[in-house]
Amino acid sequence: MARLAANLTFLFTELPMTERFAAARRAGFSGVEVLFPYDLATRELTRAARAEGLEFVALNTPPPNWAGGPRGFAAIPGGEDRFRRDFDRALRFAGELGARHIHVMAGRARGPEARQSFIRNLSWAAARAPQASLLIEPANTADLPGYFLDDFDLAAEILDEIGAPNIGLQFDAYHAQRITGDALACWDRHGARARHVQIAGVPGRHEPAGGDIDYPAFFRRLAASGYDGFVSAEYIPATTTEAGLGWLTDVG
Ligand SMILES: O=C(O)[C@@H](O)C(=O)CO
Ligand SMILES: [Mg+2]
Repeated sequence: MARLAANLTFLFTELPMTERFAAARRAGFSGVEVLFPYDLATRELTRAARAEGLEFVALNTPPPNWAGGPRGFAAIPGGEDRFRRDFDRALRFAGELGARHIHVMAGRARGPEARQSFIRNLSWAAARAPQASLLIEPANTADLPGYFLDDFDLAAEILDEIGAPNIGLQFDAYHAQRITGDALACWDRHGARARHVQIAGVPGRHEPAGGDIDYPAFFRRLAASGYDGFVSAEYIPATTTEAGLGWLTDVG
């Protein structure tokens, strides 16, 4: 059974951030992630995670105003200085939080120059932080318009071209389904590169149950392929977080 993490940017938002940790623990999660913790006090977050025995699994490199805006700079030609400053900030936060992964966000860009910038920036980051685990995540452009990394085959090509041992795939089954139409087949093709998995229902990005993705089958597929990382619940609760937690029983 995969270890489950709660994305606290999406779940338990009925509560203040530091109280979401205890709620996640009560619900049965053993890890947490926060997309952009840059306007929060790492000491309080670390204390809350430790108090509940939760692993801090992942955070993202910052968007322009630390807590929101277009997603990332890694693929923006000419954005190298900003990318490097932001990456160092993410590295510092990840260190303070004890985060297992840093998701390096590509940003909105297109074309061969963007591809080269992404590869150059990721290569720099991989060498800058050889002990860190870095992730890239293909995302569907209906949710993230213009996002550079919108294709799993492109992500695989880029990972191969960089060839760094400390960069892998953040496999978000919701995006996989929206991009390819078949999240399970996409896992069969690309799951070997995954270091972190996220889940949500399609359509709607609500609870991972009863939609276009057969999640019990997806979890069986993860187990059969030997995936031993976290699976993070990154969905928008249809009503309240607590009311929607029944899916935990279906995949357990
Ligand atoms: O899938 C998503 O939206 C997130 O995992 C993310 O990192 C984009 O901010
Ligand atoms: Mg995701």
